[in-house]
Amino acid sequence: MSKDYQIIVIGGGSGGLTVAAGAASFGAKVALIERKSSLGGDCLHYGCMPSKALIHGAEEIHQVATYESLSSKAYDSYFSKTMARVSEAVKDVQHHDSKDRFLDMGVDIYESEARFVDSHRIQVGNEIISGKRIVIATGSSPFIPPIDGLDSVDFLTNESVFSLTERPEKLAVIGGGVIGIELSQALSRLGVEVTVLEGAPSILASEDEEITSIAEELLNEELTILTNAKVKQVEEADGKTVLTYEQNGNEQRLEVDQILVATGRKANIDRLNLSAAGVYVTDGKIDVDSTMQTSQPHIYAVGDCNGSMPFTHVAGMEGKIVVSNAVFGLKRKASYKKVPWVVYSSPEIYHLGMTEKEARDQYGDDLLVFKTKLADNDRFMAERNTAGLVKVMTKGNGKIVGAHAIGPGAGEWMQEVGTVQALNKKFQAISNIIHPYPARNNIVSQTSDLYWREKLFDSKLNDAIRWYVKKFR
Ligand SMILES: Cc1cc2nc3c(=O)[nH]c(=O)nc-3n(C[C@H](O)[C@H](O)[C@H](O)COP(=O)(O)OP(=O)(O)OC[C@H]3O[C@@H](n4cnc5c(N)ncnc54)[C@H](O)[C@@H]3O)c2cc1C
Ligand SMILES: NC(=O)c1ccc[n+]([C@@H]2O[C@H](COP(=O)([O-])OP(=O)(O)OC[C@H]3O[C@@H](n4cnc5c(N)ncnc54)[C@H](O)[C@@H]3O)[C@@H](O)[C@H]2O)c1
Repeated sequence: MSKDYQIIVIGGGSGGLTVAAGAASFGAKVALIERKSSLGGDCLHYGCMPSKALIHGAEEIHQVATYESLSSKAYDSYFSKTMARVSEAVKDVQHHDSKDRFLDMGVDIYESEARFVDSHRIQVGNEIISGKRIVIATGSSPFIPPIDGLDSVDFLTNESVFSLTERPEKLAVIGGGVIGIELSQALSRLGVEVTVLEGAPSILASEDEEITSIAEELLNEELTILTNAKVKQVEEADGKTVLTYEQNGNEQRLEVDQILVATGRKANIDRLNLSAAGVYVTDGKIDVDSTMQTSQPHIYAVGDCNGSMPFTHVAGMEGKIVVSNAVFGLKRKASYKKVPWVVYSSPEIYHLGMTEKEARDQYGDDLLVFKTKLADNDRFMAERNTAGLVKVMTKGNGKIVGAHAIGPGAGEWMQEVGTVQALNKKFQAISNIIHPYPARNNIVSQTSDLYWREKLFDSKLNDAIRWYVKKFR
């Protein structure tokens, strides 16, 4: 006899845990299926947490190295110590996602790979359980490109790189997207000689072009970045790994100790037997509508497996929507227009909404672009961190359509723009808020002041004001 649940959640990562906790807190009978022995998913074990712990540790060593040059012996020692701290950080955060916490909430946990038997029943080990509603939250895994010889070498991915205990001297990173760039810079700061091979004309292709070009210039001081570089072949020779790549029509070779592959993600759906459940898939991702429903109205999909936006905060947002829709029968819809993200490079990159190119295509002459260089802000001048930019784009009336920045801590201080946008306020509202001097977010109000300058001082209204002041004051 099968056990019946109101909600079955497949996958115990960021999206799945949000749904399981939310549904259980409202009294639903919930089963959570996770194939790994611990909960938390990619974000906790191979993603956000270890990468941010690594970036922080590497930043500390980088600070030391700006004052005194470090020997390779010192780098070896710092590398091992930093990696040990990374695994301790993951263990600490694991308490938040412990099985006991979910058992205490009344959730039944199955440690097994889930496989659909039909649209309501799921095989978990030797058991079959059934759900009135089912939520798929199985995440994604590294996509491995078909490069000749790659499968014959022991390459790293985000699933193995955090287990390194010894410093590789030379590392090739294939892919200059968010994962490739964050990890390359952190590892290089720990004494690894890193070469990034990016197949496209630039790294971080989703970012605003002006921001990317500043990032590329700054990162090139610490790493070697090769763009338009197509890796053709990988082979082992004399204990080293040799990559053959083509760049601008020339074939070149690069000898390294190890390779890290960071060339995008693929949804974890292969083993779910989705066809038995009648759940449709397009381009390897589960089809969902804006209420997160799949082609089967009682089955939902959240997080990386639906291919919307692969971020933890998006998996969480989608999870909350599913709690409302699956538990309460509402029809809440997801909107991605106001979702910011941060690339945790040094300096950080903040991204909200459209890039300038996208905004120009959409709004043409109605688009206003306000920019402040970090070199024009007292705090960044004082810190001698002047290579960076804030760029906010609005419609003529001040409605924010895009905001981007590159600068130390930009992920924190730029969110002020995201908050104002989310509250449906206009960009110029920031200008009226007093910012403590010289907090870094002064650069945001400084940029907002430009709106008034544009409206008042570069317009016919300015002539009228000047006439009034001359005549009557
Ligand atoms: C290196 C790296 C750094 C990142 N940094 C950030 C960051 O700073 N900020 C950010 O917002 N995002 C970041 N991300 C992205 C973030 O990790 C993902 O977007 C997020 O984990 C997606 O959550 P999810 O619930 O969809 O999937 P996951 O968290 O991966 O959870 C899916 C779970 O489902 C389980 N599962 C899969 N198939 C089955 C099955 N058939 N049966 C049972 N269980 C199954 C898996 O074992 C896993 O535990 C990063 C990713 C990487 C790789
Ligand atoms: N800070 C964050 O929030 C954060 C951090 C890490 C990851 N993530 C999420 O994880 C997702 C995946 O990251 P990612 O970096 O793997 O993917 P990505 O899509 O951002 O970048 C992959 C890069 O690899 C390049 N590439 C693909 N095949 C190649 C090949 N054969 N040779 C050379 N280059 C090749 C692509 O052109 C692209 O630039 C991101 O989109 C992001 O949403 C978020």
